[in-house]
Amino acid sequence: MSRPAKPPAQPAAASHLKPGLVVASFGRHCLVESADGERRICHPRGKKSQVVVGDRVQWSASTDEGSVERVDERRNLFYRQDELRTKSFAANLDQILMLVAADPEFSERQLARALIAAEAQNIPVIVVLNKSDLQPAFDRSWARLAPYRHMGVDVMPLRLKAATAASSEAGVEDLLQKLNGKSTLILGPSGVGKSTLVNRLVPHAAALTGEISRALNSGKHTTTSTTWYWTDDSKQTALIDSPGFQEFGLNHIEPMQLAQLMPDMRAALGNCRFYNCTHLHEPGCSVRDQVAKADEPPSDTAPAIGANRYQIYGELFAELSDKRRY
Ligand SMILES: Nc1nc2c(ncn2[C@@H]2O[C@H](COP(=O)(O)OP(=O)(O)OP(=O)(O)O)[C@@H](O)[C@H]2O)c(=O)[nH]1
Ligand SMILES: [Zn+2]
Repeated sequence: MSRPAKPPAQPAAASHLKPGLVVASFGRHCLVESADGERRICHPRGKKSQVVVGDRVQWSASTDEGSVERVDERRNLFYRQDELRTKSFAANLDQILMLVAADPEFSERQLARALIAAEAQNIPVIVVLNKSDLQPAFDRSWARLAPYRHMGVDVMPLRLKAATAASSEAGVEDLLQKLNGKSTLILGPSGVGKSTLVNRLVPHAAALTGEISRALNSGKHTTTSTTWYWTDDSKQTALIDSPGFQEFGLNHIEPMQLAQLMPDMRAALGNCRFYNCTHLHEPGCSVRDQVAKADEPPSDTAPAIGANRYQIYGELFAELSDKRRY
């Protein structure tokens, strides 16, 4: 997979097009896997056709490299958007695995943002809380996730490493069942065990990453690219590992759309006095009636909308409204 100078692009006849899957991308080039498993570096043709991992593409060969001629229609595209740019994670996902841990303590704001972006694309999310060996941090984090269990999010405990020699991994089998036959994007802040998980489920992941780095010839930078891994030889189950991120921008979401994208808020919609209720200050608001008092701790039997969740809604609403003023 060496990279000789790129030959001038030749438009290819449709008969030369071959289907492929984008399994890694970096900058303007990507790695495309064909049905027979062969992988080759491809360059997108034209400026507009930005490809992302998970894209099904039609490509044509040119010497030992190729060019992506067409991107098939996407089932979904998971992305975030801040003031400056839109950053795509991956396309055509069956689900997202949001990995958090007992330690470092997770940010509920980041979690809520990722869930909203996923909801906007209709992609189910599994929240996995790792490091169940760390007590009392684990129980505390598990309790903080109560509002999410309550609103129907799948929340699973996990232990990838044992703190003591006496305990062993736990929850891996249950997780494997959820992943089986699906394409799952793994998201998570730094330090939660993302690489431990990928290496546990894809034993040859490290070698593959090295191979991809060499192929894309971008040295150290390729560690920040997104990679598609098959966990099985029959290529039915895939994990997509993505680089960490600082902020999850939701600038692509309209503020008036927010409540619809938060299942606990959504369940309370429909009975507000004003049809264009923002649920922030209006009288006769059916959402505000359902908001827990700030001093109530989250629990599995708490009122429909937790105080933290409502606060996150209010902050996001203000943030997204602000963006639209200029
Ligand atoms: N106690 C405990 N530690 C764990 C568990 N799983 C992973 N770790 C440890 O957590 C630390 C972070 O794990 P990584 O897999 O490197 O985390 P990461 O999410 O890839 O983090 P970055 O490399 O910063 O992106 C490592 O020291 C792991 O050994 C667990 O279940 N329990
Ligand atoms: Zn309302």
